[in-house]
Amino acid sequence: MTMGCRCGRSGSRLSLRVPDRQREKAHRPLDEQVIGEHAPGVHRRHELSRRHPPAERTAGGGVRVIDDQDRDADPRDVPLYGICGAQGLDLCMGARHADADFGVGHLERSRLCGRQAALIVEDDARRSPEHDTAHACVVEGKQKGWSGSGPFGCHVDASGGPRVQGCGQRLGEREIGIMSESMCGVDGAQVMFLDRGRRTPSGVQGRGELPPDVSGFDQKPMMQKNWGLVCITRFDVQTRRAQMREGRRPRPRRAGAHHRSPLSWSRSREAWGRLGRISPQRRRYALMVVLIGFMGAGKSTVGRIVADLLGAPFVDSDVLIERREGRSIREMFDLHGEPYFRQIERAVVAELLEDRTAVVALGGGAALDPEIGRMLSSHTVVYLQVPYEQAMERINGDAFRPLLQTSGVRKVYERRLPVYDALATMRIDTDGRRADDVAVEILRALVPPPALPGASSRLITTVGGTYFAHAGPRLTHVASDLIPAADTAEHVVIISTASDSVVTDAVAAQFSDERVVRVMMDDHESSKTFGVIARIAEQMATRAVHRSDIVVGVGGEVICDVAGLVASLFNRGMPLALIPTTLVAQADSALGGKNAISLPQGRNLIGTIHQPIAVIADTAVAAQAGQRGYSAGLAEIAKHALLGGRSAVARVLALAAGLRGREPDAVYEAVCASQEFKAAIVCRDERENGERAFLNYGHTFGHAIEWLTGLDASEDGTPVAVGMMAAAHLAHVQGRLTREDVEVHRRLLDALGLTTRATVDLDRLQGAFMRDKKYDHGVRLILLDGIGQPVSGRTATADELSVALHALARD
Ligand SMILES: Nc1ncnc2c1ncn2[C@@H]1O[C@H](COP(=O)(O)OP(=O)(O)O)[C@@H](O)[C@H]1O
Ligand SMILES: O=C(O)C1=C[C@@H](OP(=O)(O)O)[C@@H](O)[C@H](O)C1
Ligand SMILES: [Mg+2]
Repeated sequence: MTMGCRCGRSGSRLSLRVPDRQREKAHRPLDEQVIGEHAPGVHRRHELSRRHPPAERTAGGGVRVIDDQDRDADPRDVPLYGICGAQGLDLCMGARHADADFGVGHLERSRLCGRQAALIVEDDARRSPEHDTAHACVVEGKQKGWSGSGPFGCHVDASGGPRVQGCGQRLGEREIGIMSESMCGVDGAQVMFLDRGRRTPSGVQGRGELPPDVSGFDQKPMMQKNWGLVCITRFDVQTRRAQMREGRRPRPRRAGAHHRSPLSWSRSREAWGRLGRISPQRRRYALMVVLIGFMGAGKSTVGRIVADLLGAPFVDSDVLIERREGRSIREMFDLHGEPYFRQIERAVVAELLEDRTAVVALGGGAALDPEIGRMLSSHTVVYLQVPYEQAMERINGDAFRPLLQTSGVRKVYERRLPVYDALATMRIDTDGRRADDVAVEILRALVPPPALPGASSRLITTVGGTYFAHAGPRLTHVASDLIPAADTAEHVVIISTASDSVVTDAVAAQFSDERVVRVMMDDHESSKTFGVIARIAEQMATRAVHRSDIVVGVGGEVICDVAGLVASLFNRGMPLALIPTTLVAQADSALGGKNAISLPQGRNLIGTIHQPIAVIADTAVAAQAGQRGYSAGLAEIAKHALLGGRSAVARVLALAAGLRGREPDAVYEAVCASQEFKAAIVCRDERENGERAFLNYGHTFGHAIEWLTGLDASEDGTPVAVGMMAAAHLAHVQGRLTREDVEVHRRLLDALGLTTRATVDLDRLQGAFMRDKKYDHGVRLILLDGIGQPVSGRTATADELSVALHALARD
């Protein structure tokens, strides 16, 4: 009988038996196999874009919906929506500017809209998947009203997208804003109203844990006066500060209100302390980072991103001053003159610089005050350098920066530079750089990786959290040191499997017995079920596991998947640390926050993206003889190299003999290279709206082959290796790849001992393709236009596939 797929190892053809169960599945009629529905998130986005088509809104009163049209992606996968009204405003930016493409992409696009107001809704589960929150922001351009000193993130609840859209409609053509009482149920939220005459928030603010009550506000008149925005900030500085003063660790923020930085409070304190400028008394509580520099250096913008990445509060001294005074800085200058403003500034900043954990952006002139200068000596002071011309370009015409209205601004600039320089503990050149790039550099300096002999760490800065991925031999034995806040968690839930008992025991031994909740499961695809999730969750509930406890997954891809999903669901989300024990999990799957369980109809259909607080890859464990997931790991290492480019391929080729022999050094090098490559992509595109999809290279073919053969791609590298070869042949057929580059694939995979040939039946392959998550009126493939040049969403005709499969079987 003809089998769906016949695979051969390294050229020598070897027939694989298809297990009966799998053969049965492969032979089932297509309509039984196909899953008709989109994932919920996709569906919702689809609905949003259908409800608000661009043309309709434009015709209906000067409001435009902008979406990501210039991306390659399917519009249904576009998570962002901008609504531009005809209010004469001109700048919008992502609420999550930590997400670089988002912020800057929309910044550009909003400029295209001309002088219009903008509202961006991010249909988003980035920060708190369990709430499926949306973020929105409105930032006005520099010529009018609010300066572009950074977006004001709003938290909206699960129905945030549509609701915000609704508000937009209600506001009509002349007003902008978001008004929704439902936004106010956020823990420690502040609600601020912005009016168009001011650049800063004014109005009510929430107090501590109490949801602010906005019902007393007559929203309508404000709207008529063009009051614009309800903004909920994520931090309650007062509350946290008070707690710290009392020597208490601030209560962890509620999941869903905003993300909790996996770097954790205590760990960043240590790291910040290492910078050496914080006096011993202050070091106990104060973790203050102060940004200084000239106007337009990006203090407000970058400071907010740094705070976000650290999970620390952010305070902009100008905002605080304006809030206290109830008027804009411009008004203070106009009515009372600069000396009056400086006096207020000194008092407010001096108070601000007292003990607290915060990232603080000072106004450009504040650091010049001698008293403030003295206070700065006990903090980490980051000087953002900017060339004069660039600063002027960034803030050109901002009516709310009064100094710009005066002459001799360049002289002021020149006079101030030496003062900034003298106060700085860290100097960052912002010339020509993106704000998020600057922020990440600051973060890297603030939170240096731990010193781990023979090991290394990569800082991952995703929207869902900032954390280290560590790799190195024997890291298992120092796991508790590498898991932030492990010392303070009441329970450590270790989810593991029998075959990794040695590693699990080594991890568990680092915590006292009464804190450890051990959960065992099979590290096998068949364990990725709701039943297993329920069983683990019940065990955790029985032991009264709380949100501030930690889930630790110790095992291969399946364990990491299940532990990740449990951690993202239990208590609506709790900290997760992953200790991957297999090569495939270390080099690939444990990084990036994806988790999933499967349904009988298809693999990984139920899952979330929940970033861990640490990934600890003990490469000696993955390299052990007999340890599972090894060839699957080699396939992913090869994939990263082919996506990365020729030098990455050369590096893996150089390691290939060592990798085949499971030499610890080679495994370590390869895991580091893979983590490095994947981390960079995940940081730029956490939710797979763009380039993260490239990481599926070879997987669409691979999953189909897996389905047809019954092989398990989390154990065996064959499906993905053959999948990449198939993709390479297809790319050659389509004129994307040269024959030589197809040979690069084969040489690399051969060198790693992976399979490069297979006989695959076209009809069955196409049937299996329909199960792919990216399927959309036809299979959507990641192909290469050259080594290191991936493209996504490519289709293939039956003829092209047929020729490619022929080559896959023969060449
Ligand atoms: N690195 C950067 N590159 C380009 N524009 C930036 C950068 N940093 C900030 N900006 C923009 O420059 C303007 C001024 O930034 P802001 O953060 O208010 O500076 P500051 O607080 O130092 O005066 C804003 O419109 C902001 O979006
Ligand atoms: O340089 C200055 O003297 C000022 C800078 C402004 O802050 P930014 O530096 O954030 O623009 C603000 O404090 C005020 O307009 C005065
Ligand atoms: Mg500022």
